[in-house]
Amino acid sequence: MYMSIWCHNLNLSSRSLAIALVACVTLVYFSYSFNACLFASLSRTLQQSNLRNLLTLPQRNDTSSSSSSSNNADATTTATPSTSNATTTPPTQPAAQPLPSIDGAPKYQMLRQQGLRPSRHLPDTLIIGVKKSGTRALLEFIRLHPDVRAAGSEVHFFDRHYQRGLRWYRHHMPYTIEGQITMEKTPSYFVTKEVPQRVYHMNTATKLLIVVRDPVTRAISDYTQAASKKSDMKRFEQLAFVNGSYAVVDTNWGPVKIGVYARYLERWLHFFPLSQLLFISGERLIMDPAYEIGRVQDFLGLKRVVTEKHFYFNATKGFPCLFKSEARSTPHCLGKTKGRNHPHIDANAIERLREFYRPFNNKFYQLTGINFAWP
Ligand SMILES: Nc1ncnc2c1ncn2[C@@H]1O[C@H](COP(=O)(O)OS(=O)(=O)O)[C@@H](OP(=O)(O)O)[C@H]1O
Repeated sequence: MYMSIWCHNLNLSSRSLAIALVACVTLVYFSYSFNACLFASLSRTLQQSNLRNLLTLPQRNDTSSSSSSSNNADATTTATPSTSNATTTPPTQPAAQPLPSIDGAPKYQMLRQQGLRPSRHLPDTLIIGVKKSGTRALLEFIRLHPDVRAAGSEVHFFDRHYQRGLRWYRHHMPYTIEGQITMEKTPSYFVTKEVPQRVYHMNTATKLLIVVRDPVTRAISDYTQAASKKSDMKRFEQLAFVNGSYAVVDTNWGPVKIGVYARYLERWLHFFPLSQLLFISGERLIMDPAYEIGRVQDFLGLKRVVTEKHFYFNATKGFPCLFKSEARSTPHCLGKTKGRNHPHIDANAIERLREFYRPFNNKFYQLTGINFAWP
């Protein structure tokens, strides 16, 4: 009898013990999960703020805001453009800090850890031209902005590689995180007939940046580049005119033809409203880069992060250069192929070309609503 009561009590107490044990384990489990969540969330917040600083390369004190981004998904990782050394030291400059690698694996590892999943997107913005007007300078300057990521080299998708498809194009774009603009520049897009329609089909909202320069100096620049690759090149004057006199301009010669901007612009305006195009003066980009970059940032809906503090004028090169960029943390200018010495061209030939371009320039001013005041 006593034995049975004892056994019964024992049963009861071991059941209570078991219940207590289960309750304890549950409590410990929930408390652990809660703390783990709290810790993860705190560490994510901390990492995100670190990341923002990491991406604000040129000026760590500046905060950046984002703007439009594309509704597509395509892109590549391309090499950053070559840059040459500055030939003179800038007057005053902020201390050069070593910069983190933008495309380096650790950064993307860090992004993924935060669940930010950087991905490649089709460009929201294209620099479509005009060749030899300062397109490289524009790209290098605007990509100082932490919310702009650009393909380093010209992708030539819409003119040469269109058959490869948008997937191919997307894989040539850089990785971006939410809020960053993807940009690409290929100057031949402006003059290639099929390109406006192709860009329109990719994204009707694509923003288009066009750098333009006095078509006569542009033609000489184009010629200078071609001559640098061909030692037996004829003189500019022989190529720009038909039959050796200055009477008839050779409008079939590429360097001359490209300068008839109005003709090409009309094709773009069949597909895009003027409000989606921004014209940048190549001359002013040299004289006052901060001003032009300010306009570009406004147009793209970006905070004005890139300012005069980023530039210095290199007297030896005769061009604005950068204190630091995405590619380099020390002062530097664009490469040797940018800002070449032009050959001497007969003044009469220049005058004749100016006369030739005048009506086309006027038409261009009329279409854009901007008087570039080319001579
Ligand atoms: N900051 C700075 N540094 C060097 N060069 C500068 C700069 N800003 C504008 N430019 C002018 O850019 C001209 C080259 O134009 P592009 O970059 O459009 O050339 S290309 O079409 O990509 O080959 C280049 O033409 P050239 O002077 O004939 O070499 C320059 O006049």
